[in-house]
Amino acid sequence: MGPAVKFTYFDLLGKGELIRLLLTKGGVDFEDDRVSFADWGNIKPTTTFGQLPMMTWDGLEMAQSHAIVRYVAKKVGLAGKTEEDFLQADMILEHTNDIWKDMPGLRFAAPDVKQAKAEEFLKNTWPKFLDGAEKMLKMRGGEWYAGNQLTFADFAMYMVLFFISWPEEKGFQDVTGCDGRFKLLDNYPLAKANFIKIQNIPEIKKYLGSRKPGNPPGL
Ligand SMILES: N[C@@H](CCC(=O)N[C@@H](CS)C(=O)NCC(=O)O)C(=O)O
Repeated sequence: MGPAVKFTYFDLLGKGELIRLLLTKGGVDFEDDRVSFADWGNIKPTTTFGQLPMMTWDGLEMAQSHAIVRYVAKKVGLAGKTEEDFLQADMILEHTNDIWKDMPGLRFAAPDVKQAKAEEFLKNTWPKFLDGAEKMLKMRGGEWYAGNQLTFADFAMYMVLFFISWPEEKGFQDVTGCDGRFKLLDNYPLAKANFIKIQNIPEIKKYLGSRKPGNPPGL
């Protein structure tokens, strides 16, 4: 019997989907508990820090998405083999954290400032982020972000690239002249190949094909 795991988040991808992906790849049979915004007011005071996601793993209650990411990764063998592998993966997780701070602001920018924001993002934020990621891949053998193997770092990068290339991101794509998901990655062949590889992991492919889209979808 596997562990009893309940993962609680809103009906969104957001800060929860990386954890759902790790649980899925790890073969953990978890309860995917989705809290509605209508119920949130009652649930909030019962949570550790007044926020979601939260998870219980065999009765152990935990909060803070990155702490949960690291815990799950260690539990399911996606944290590398050594402390150094883990460090490399953790560097990437924190690298993604930096860009998460900018992405929602771009995606939900008011129409009159969206184009300027997107241009600024594309000129500065995006290359800085992707240059760093591509460099890490190159340094680590070209295939994986950490420890020469699949780790939580690859999934963390996958979520950023998924979010930024979500097809509804029209303002963003108009500015780039992009009509497809991968144009943003054309100067980053290793990052692009890694993204495709994650998508094609059999358990992940199956999950992506049938997962709840989130409400609103893609968020
Ligand atoms: N540092 C926390 C931030 C969690 C967070 O911002 N949660 C948001 C949803 S993504 C939330 O619970 N918002 C509702 C609220 O604050 O009342 C983490 O990474 O878990």
